[in-house]
Amino acid sequence: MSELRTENLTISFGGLTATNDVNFNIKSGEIVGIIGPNGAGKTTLINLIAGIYYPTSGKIWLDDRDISQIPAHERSALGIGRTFQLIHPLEGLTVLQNVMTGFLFAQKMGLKQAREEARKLCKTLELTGLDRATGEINILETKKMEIAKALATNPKVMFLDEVMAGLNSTETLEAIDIVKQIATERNLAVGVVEHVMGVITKLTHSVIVLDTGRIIASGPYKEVAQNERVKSAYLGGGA
Ligand SMILES: Nc1ncnc2c1ncn2[C@@H]1O[C@H](COP(=O)(O)OP(=O)(O)OP(=O)(O)O)[C@@H](O)[C@H]1O
Repeated sequence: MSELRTENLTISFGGLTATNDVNFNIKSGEIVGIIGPNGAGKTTLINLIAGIYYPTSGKIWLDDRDISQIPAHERSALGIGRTFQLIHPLEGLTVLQNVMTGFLFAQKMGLKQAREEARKLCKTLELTGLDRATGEINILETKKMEIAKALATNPKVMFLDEVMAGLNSTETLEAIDIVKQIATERNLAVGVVEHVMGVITKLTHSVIVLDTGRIIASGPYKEVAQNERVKSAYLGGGA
């Protein structure tokens, strides 16, 4: 059982406070949506937790350990995994080799074991044709590869940053099933940034709503969607 918790988490870029006093948590087996209009601070929150940025103030706890000041690669080794909003496959490598990177670098496996584990993981995601270059695979396969790369780091907590973007409705349903299955099987804590509210409804147990860096509402999506402050944040944000 693991828990990721932020405590008054804040970051300012010059005069702009992109994450402002954010308190939230995700526990093993939970899928929490992180929603809000464009520029609300969703990706910044993930970047803070993953260690791409260090907070201006506040803390990030993984269980009873304060991870706020440790570098990204150490957070990854402790169990913080994530996908990226802008997909960046390692070009020149095959699909299999891309997935192997997590096993090699985060889990420090040897080549042979990393290859075997990567094959097994891709099989569970129904990702085939692993010797193809990343430029030859379709968008659903690309998304599966990105999820596999994150899983290959053996996370306790995994953040998915708009992984459904660009998928058609059938592919989206498949991706939702995959994420739910993984979260259950691995007892993962999952944070999901997503603009499509149909995905949020089907996938998450609860959400936090960010607006200009602050949490303005939290709870099950159906309740939060009725909140007047949330409605006006979306209208004001143009989303
Ligand atoms: N490295 C940075 N330097 C300066 N400003 C930044 C930096 N990273 C993010 N910001 C600003 O912080 C705010 C929040 O950005 P962020 O990307 O977290 O929003 P978001 O909710 O993920 O938006 P979107 O839904 O459009 O992806 C924006 O105003 C953005 O310009």
